[in-house]
Amino acid sequence: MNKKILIVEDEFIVSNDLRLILESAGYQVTGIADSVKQARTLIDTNRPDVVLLDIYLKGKETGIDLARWLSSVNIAFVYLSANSNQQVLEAARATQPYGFLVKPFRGKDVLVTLDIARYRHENSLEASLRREAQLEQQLAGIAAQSTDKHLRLLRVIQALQAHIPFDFITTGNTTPDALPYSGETFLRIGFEQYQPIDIVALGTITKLRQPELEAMQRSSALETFSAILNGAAFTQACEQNAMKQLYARSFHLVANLVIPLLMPDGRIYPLSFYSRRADAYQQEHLSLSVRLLPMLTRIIQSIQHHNVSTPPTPVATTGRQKNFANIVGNSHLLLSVLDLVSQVAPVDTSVLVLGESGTGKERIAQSIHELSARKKHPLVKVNCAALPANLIESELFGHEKGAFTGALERRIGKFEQAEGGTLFLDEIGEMPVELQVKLLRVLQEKEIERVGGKSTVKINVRFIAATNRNLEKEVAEGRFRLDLYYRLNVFPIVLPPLRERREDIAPLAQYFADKFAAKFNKAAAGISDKMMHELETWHWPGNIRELENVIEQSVILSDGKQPLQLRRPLGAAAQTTPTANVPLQTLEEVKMAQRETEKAYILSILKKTNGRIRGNGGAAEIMNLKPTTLESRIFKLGIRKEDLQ
Ligand SMILES: Nc1ncnc2c1ncn2[C@@H]1O[C@H](COP(=O)(O)OP(=O)(O)OP(=O)(O)O)[C@@H](O)[C@H]1O
Repeated sequence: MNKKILIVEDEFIVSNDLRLILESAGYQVTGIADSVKQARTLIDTNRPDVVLLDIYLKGKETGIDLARWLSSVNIAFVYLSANSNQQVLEAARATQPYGFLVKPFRGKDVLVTLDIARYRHENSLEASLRREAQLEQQLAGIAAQSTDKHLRLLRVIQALQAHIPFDFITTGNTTPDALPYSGETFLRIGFEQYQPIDIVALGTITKLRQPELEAMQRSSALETFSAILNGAAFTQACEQNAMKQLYARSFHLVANLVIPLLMPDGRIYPLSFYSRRADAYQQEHLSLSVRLLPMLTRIIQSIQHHNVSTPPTPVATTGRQKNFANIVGNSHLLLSVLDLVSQVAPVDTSVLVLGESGTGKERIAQSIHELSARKKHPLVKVNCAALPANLIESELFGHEKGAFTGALERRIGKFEQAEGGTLFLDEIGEMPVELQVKLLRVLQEKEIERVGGKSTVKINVRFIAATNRNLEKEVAEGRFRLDLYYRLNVFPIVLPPLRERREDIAPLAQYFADKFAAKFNKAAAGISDKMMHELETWHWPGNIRELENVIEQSVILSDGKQPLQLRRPLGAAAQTTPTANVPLQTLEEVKMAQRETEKAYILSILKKTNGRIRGNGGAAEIMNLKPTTLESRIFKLGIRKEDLQ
């Protein structure tokens, strides 16, 4: 094996113990340092593959300081710590370590953690190299095209999006005497949808006249230096550049990455990426663009020399995303998630989808599968929370005939059912600890043993896991294995809650309204302004699932002629309907479900008003119905006084 390890630890007993463990397992220990300074000197003379790193060291600098530097030079590191509280885990997590060992540790823990660290490092390196090679290929393809120059520029921008995230981009000028910022500018409005923002559109959005905008352009310097501008640096840059400030204010931008291209005729052609995320741009983005500079310069030059050009046309968006047929929404937070999905889908690594309940984790897992080369093979789902602990093992691994009482036949488990495809492990945080060890082995060795079986079976499966739990907290409290966490966490995707992406509420509500109108055979009459306002201001603790249920109830209770009204105060009770989980087969079943839902809804309001229908605060007023209409419904549904008890 001969992998090189550096130990950075100020307690001699611990470091010596580690050295013995590592050397007897065939690792080469390149040195032991007790301070950051000494560690850097040792790394300069003999670059290790992995650094084992204590957090508290001799000298002023801590292990966390060294970790930041190690990340920038792409060396994998694993923390050694005596403290496993959540605060330490969080501070350490920010530096994106490749593993974490909690003292006191056993020799076996050290070796497994190192193994995982190497795997994760190689995977991330390999994956990013593969992604970069793909991007270069894509750019070369665009350079060879002979289509319209605006279209080609747009394609270059689209190709860059997955690697350098942005919500808004300004590109340089195409004529020698043009003003700074008078090149082509685009606002991202969907997954692969961009709205060109020319001076006329900018005038409409900012309510400024053309001469005013031109004066601002003239006073704003050309961007000649590459820069990462996040947080305070961005604010400062905006104060010195009127156009930057105008863009920031008009499009809610908070970070900027500037890449000036030096064209062969000596002119500067800046690419300026803007984001609504505060810490969007990092050194890795700048490094990538530096590597791409020659290629980008060549493409831009070829685009400029190509004369065929038609002005870009605005694109309309419905909130439905190209490539993501089932995903609705165009908030910048959702778009960033989709960027990650499109990056990771073709690469065969495990993915961990995190997010509150109902945020769409399963949808994301489906998209990853559908955009991968495994799409023709099955996507098998296992809900780890829904299975009793004693069944989950045979459900996953399958069993041989006679493996236990009742095992009358051999049974193929989910791992084998997913052969060639993807296994989606939902609610992974609920998996019993004993089974977590077995899952880890499957992830590492890609083979399983059926319950009661004597031999192993090779499997070819991609894993996607999801949870709404804070796995780091679960690890700290001993309910989730640290080694499994690191193995799964190779590529985390975090889904933001609906309350943080309010722009998605309207398109989602509209989508569900149309979907349920079709399901219940009603005309789609839209959503009333009042209801939409309430939907947009609610905090959605149950996220998209809660929104879906609210709309389903409203559609069931609507007459299909008037726009939808909110028929129940938001959050009044669990927003579930009898139809939520059961597929309805016949018209009769639909009618019955409607009746039951309506009855439950009216009862819940009547209980609140103590049975009062009329007058201020009465049930009719709350439900926005005429009292006589409500009375006749109560009669038809057979609601009695006793039902209110
Ligand atoms: N972007 C979206 N566009 C349209 N529908 C969506 C979107 N996201 C989620 N949904 C729908 O919302 C509901 C909840 O989504 P999903 O089951 O994927 O959430 P989840 O995060 O996996 O929930 P849980 O943690 O409870 O398992 C589903 O009916 C899903 O189809």
